[in-house]
Amino acid sequence: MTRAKICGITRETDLDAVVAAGADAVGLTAAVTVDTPRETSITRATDLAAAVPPFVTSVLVTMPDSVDRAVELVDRVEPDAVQLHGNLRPDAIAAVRERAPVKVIAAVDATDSAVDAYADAADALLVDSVDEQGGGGTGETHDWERTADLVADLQTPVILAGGLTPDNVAEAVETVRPFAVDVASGVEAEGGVKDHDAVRQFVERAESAVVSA
Ligand SMILES: O=C(O)c1ccccc1N[C@@H]1O[C@H](COP(=O)(O)O)[C@@H](O)[C@H]1O
Repeated sequence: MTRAKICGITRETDLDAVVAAGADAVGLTAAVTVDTPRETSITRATDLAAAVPPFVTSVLVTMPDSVDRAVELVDRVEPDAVQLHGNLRPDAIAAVRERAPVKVIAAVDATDSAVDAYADAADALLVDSVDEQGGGGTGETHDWERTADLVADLQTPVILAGGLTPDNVAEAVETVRPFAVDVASGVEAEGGVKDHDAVRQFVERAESAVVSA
């Protein structure tokens, strides 16, 4: 079964809906260097992370400019995992993994040539369609066949992100066969506010998509 993460939660009511829908992970976006309606304050991300129930993974999605800052953010928010976007190189990702008491997800653009190094450095690789500043949440899909090759080649779990919606997630899972899928803008009623029906459909279709042997 393919796991589902719903990213960019800013409100308790959306957190409750995401948990009720059966999502495996919840993304809280804080301290990012791009302008996004899904960003929350560090305090709010901390409160939301504390409200995530057992057996659901809270993920801090952030864009630190150094290893120290990444570790500081993890210490403050206390998530179960941290998803790092931006300019940290693979050796910095490895250093965060060593120092922070959480699983580390490296977010990379689908066309990044250093993808193998990131996969070695992190606990999981999130393959996204990132913007020029390294941010996600673009609502753009990428070449799924290329990401399918990565999934086949790498030992590290691959999370597929970028432009996923309830309408395309089953096809995405069938094509790429990722460990998990991740969505932010594709299940929103408006920027930063989740559409609860879309969340339910996304999780159900991701988890029930058929992955042939
Ligand atoms: O959601 C954002 O705005 C964001 C900002 C900065 C870094 C990461 C961000 N989101 C991540 O990007 C993926 C894909 O987003 P989308 O589904 O294409 O809108 C999302 O799942 C988040 O992990």
